[in-house]
Amino acid sequence: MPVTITEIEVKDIRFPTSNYLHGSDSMNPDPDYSAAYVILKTDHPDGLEGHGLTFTIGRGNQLCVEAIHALSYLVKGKSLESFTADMAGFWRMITGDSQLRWLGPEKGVIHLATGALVNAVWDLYAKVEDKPLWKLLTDMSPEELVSCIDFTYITDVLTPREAIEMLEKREATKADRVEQLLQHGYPAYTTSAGWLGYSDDEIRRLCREAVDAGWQHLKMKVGADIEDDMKRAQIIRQEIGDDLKLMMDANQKWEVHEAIENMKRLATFNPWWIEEPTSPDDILGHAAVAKAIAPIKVATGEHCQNRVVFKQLLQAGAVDVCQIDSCRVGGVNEILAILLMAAKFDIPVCPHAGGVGLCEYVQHLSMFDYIAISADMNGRLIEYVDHLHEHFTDPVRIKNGKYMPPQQPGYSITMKTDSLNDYSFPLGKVWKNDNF
Ligand SMILES: C[C@H](O)[C@@H](O)[C@@H](O)[C@H](O)C(=O)O
Ligand SMILES: [Mg+2]
Repeated sequence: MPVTITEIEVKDIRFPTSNYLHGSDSMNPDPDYSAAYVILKTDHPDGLEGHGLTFTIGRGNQLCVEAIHALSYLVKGKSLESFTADMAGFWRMITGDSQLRWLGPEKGVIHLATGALVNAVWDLYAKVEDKPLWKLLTDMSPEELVSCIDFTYITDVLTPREAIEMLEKREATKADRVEQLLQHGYPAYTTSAGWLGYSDDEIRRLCREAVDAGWQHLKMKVGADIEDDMKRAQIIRQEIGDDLKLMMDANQKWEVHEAIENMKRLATFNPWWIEEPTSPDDILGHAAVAKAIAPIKVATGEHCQNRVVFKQLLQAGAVDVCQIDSCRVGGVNEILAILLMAAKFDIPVCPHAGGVGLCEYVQHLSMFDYIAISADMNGRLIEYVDHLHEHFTDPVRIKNGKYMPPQQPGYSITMKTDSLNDYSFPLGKVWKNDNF
């Protein structure tokens, strides 16, 4: 029986994380972790729903909600099977509406909204197949996977044939890697100790807790004031010692020359990577930074607009660590293209997850990457932030600093009904009496 998407609900969900400065960085001093949240209601006999969200940080959430409303006519009343029979066609249909495409193409608010909707369709697909998303992808043949990808504008670096060959190479050993993951999980790093708004004492306490909890890799925020960055890096190194890996994230704050000069100073603290040293659109700027500060790596991607920009970052040698974001690009289909391109350039993928729901999402992507594409966990980590997991029905499970594979069907992004009600903006109980 085909499953028809009968109704689409869109919700503006916001968490007042800025009250505690969780998530704060040099560019975003007061983020309220937010989700433009979509529910695809269906006529499935078990009442299955597809859930998806796109992550934003407060006031902009309203625009994403409106953009999801605008796109929803492309999905409403259609059957899931009509999409899954031709996933690349589905993607082109969603991103190709000529009037909405004008807002992008494939970037900004309209693409963030696309991510929520496309991910909700994948969540529904996985729930109907009764598999977690990583397993749904793992069980697809190379041809099936490649048929999900829109290769428009990337065939100069990756053709469908090449993609099939890459996937075929991994087929025979996939089951071993599934076993490995089920037993040991996927390595992670924590950002939770390093938010910019935290006091020195709080940083010390959180670093100690992170070390005690067994974390081997920590990320700190930099970029507001270099003297302050030097001081905090020193505090962190004092607490975590010399052996643990320390990553730094400038959240786009610097000019290219500043990034180079500042990283020459911060090099004293042996950073493993510098993330978003400058504008996310400045491909050649990133390449210049990467060249000047090697062997410190350059990481970027959380604000990278689409597969075309990822392609150029890779072509230009501008990125040593590829940070896919499950919402910034338009959902699973485009992520598959980026994972394959990164593998072709032998660049490790360490997804961005500093936000609400991103950890829940990206664990599926990294696990699939390991099983079917990269077959390698060296130098690859999933970001972890210790906030808001309690709002999800199937939250991430971390054991010994590693993500354990999700077991429930879907994309792990379904939020609890109470949370959806309480954090609805502006009338949910958490916001109702606020003078925002
Ligand atoms: C506003 C957010 O917390 C960002 O600071 C966060 O996504 C960050 O860039 C990260 O890498 O996790
Ligand atoms: Mg970042």
